[in-house]
Amino acid sequence: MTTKTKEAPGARIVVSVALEGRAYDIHIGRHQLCEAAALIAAFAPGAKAALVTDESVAELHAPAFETCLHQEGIATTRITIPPGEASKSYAQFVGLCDALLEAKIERNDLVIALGGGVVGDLTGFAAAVLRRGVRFVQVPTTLLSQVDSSVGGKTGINSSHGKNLIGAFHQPALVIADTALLDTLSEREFKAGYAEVVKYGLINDPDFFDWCEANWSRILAGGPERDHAVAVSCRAKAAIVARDEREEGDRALLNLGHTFAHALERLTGYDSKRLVHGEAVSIGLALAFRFSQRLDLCPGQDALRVSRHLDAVGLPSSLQQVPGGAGNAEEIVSAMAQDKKVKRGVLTFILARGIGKSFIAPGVAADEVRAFVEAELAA
Ligand SMILES: NC(=O)c1ccc[n+]([C@@H]2O[C@H](COP(=O)([O-])OP(=O)(O)OC[C@H]3O[C@@H](n4cnc5c(N)ncnc54)[C@H](O)[C@@H]3O)[C@@H](O)[C@H]2O)c1
Ligand SMILES: O=C(O)C(=O)C[C@@H](O)[C@H](O)[C@H](O)COP(=O)(O)O
Ligand SMILES: [Zn+2]
Repeated sequence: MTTKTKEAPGARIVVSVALEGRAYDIHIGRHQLCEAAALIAAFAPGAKAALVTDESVAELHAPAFETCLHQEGIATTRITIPPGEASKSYAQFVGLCDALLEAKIERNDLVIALGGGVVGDLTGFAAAVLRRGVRFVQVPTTLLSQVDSSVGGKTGINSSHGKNLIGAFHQPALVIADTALLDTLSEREFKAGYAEVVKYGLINDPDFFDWCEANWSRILAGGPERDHAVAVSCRAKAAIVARDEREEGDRALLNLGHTFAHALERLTGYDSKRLVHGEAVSIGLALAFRFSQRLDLCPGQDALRVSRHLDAVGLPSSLQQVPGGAGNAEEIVSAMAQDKKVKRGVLTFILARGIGKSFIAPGVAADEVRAFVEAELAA
């Protein structure tokens, strides 16, 4: 059981993603940027690198990392994008590809994403298509990106039609999760990332959910529990990705809460000031459990326990908490029509028979969802 795995305090934890021919390691620990640079130099001798980051992370963390890379003989070109979800756009994608070409990044060179999930998803997508594929390294700097987006190779951008609709699977060659970088993260962004941590417990690890309930404040405070939470999350994601890289089956479980979340992100215009991905996921998790309860699949006490935990952490758990409003039921259900799990026009949801008992439910009628959303909006 994942929660029983013990790590030596302060030691670096290595989690492997076992993909044949493209296996890679996730290194988790504090203050390891210079070790990371040495690892990069070892697997890409003689390569130069483009370091893609956003304006906020550039100011806080890029210079120290660049110094480490230069000490290892890796020449770098820094490329900076504006922070926030709006940067997962066609315009930023084109600008990034041009900047990578301007930097003459060749097939044997490296693209390094230093930032949160926005930087990682955009950079990974550019790396997937540049010269038909260059190697990229993820150096995630938010809790969300350390526990989720830097692992598994989903890359892409948003469209006015929906979230992450343009993208590619492109696995990183290495992931460096330096948990000391999280010390500068805002409380709002930290809590948003925590929603994806809790998700792993809700999918298939009830012991981990129990542990999260007991330890969430220590995770936020930055004790050894933080590294443990990152490690458990990465192990859980790595295991699912290794058995279903392209989401032909089980990987869809990682989408728990996301059918609602992505609709809300689209309806709030991908405006990070209103709603960030992790907050949308938090609402989506609570809704997925209440929807499961309404369908007589999940005990009410489990659905209540999920919402209560999110509330205790200070995360949103209802449509009423979407700043500026979530839209009406029709708008919310219409926004779901472009979900990537839709088959022959019919919705697939990730539902739950209880905490840690999530499952893939194809063939969910839009009318059922609409009636549920109407009830939620009226509550
Ligand atoms: N590819 C995947 O598998 C996957 C998984 C989950 C989420 N995602 C995507 O990830 C994105 C969300 O990622 P996110 O939550 O990391 O958001 P983000 O990348 O927008 O980062 C959040 C904010 O924190 C700032 N920031 C980043 N690191 C910091 C640090 N160390 N100190 C201070 N500030 C810092 C950023 O500048 C930004 O303003 C969404 O687009 C979502 O769709 C992808
Ligand atoms: O890695 C996955 O698979 C996930 O579903 C993880 C999610 O947390 C993440 O938000 C992902 O980007 C959603 O994928 P999508 O295919 O629904 O866009
Ligand atoms: Zn997500």
